[in-house]
Amino acid sequence: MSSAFAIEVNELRKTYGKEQLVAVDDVSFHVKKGELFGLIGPDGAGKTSIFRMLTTLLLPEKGTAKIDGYDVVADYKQIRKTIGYMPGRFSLYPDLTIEENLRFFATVFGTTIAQNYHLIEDIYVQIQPFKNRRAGKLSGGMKQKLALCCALIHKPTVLFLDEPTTGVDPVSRKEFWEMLKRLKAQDITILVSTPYMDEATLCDRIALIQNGKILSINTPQNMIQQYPEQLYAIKADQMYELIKALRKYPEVMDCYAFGEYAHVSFNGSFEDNKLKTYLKAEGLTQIEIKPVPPTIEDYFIKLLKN
Ligand SMILES: Nc1ncnc2c1ncn2[C@@H]1O[C@H](COP(=O)(O)OP(=O)(O)OP(=O)(O)O)[C@@H](O)[C@H]1O
Repeated sequence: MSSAFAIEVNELRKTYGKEQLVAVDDVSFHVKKGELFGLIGPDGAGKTSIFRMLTTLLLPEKGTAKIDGYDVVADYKQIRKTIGYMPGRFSLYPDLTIEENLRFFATVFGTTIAQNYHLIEDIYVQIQPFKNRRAGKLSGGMKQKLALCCALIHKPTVLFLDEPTTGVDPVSRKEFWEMLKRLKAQDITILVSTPYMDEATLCDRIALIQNGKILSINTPQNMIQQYPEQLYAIKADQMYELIKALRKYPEVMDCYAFGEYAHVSFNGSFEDNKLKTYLKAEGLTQIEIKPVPPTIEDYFIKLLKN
């Protein structure tokens, strides 16, 4: 079925249990063919529930979703043949070796490793030296590479990656995103979720999600540009006391801890020297104030506050 979009989600809703906890709250978004689209949000935001509905493993309560023009409810059999899904939690068979896992996934989809090897080659060569090791005995980064190979071996048109880098070391995370870029170049549409805000900038477009609701959809660059105020990073010898003091300062609009700095925005203009004098009077030393560009995380915090 031909459609301009690889993924079309319209007012999708899911509640759980007697309490009717709303996990996915009328979510809508569209992903273009060949796009690398990110669902960015903290734990419990509803990302996994959305993935499970889009991969036909969970029935939506309301709304519709289509993958490559196929409906996730009516055409689930067709969708299962053409998508790749890497769930957040371990999806491999721990007692099978690397090679056995891969062969198993290829066989289930009626293909062979050789047929689509070109798709996984970059990733597979990194774990091939351990091909006889059981999956249960692999490191986090190796498991994640094998899971990606298994999700790719039948050449899916759309790839769903639910928190693929959670619990993975920074070097493997970087490598993983480089692999995603290469897959995108092969015209595979990718929906990826992550709680790591720094990974958001690596997507073509992102949806920021919290409590089952999408707060904003845009390119990461546009989100950063839309940040309305000049942001400052402020540091002193004691972080907790610094934040307390800043929050009392009349011109401070927003103030929160951000790594080793406090990120601060002001109502109108502010005087650097006046603020330093005030902070010193509050007992703080080693004060540093500098303007900084906002990040996606700053934008997200701003949306949550509004
Ligand atoms: N089977 C279930 N029964 C009851 N509540 C559930 C179930 N699955 C998810 N939830 C709840 O729905 C909300 C959304 O969960 P979901 O797993 O979709 O979010 P998430 O963004 O993927 O977070 P995480 O990374 O923690 O899995 C959470 O409050 C969660 O506790």
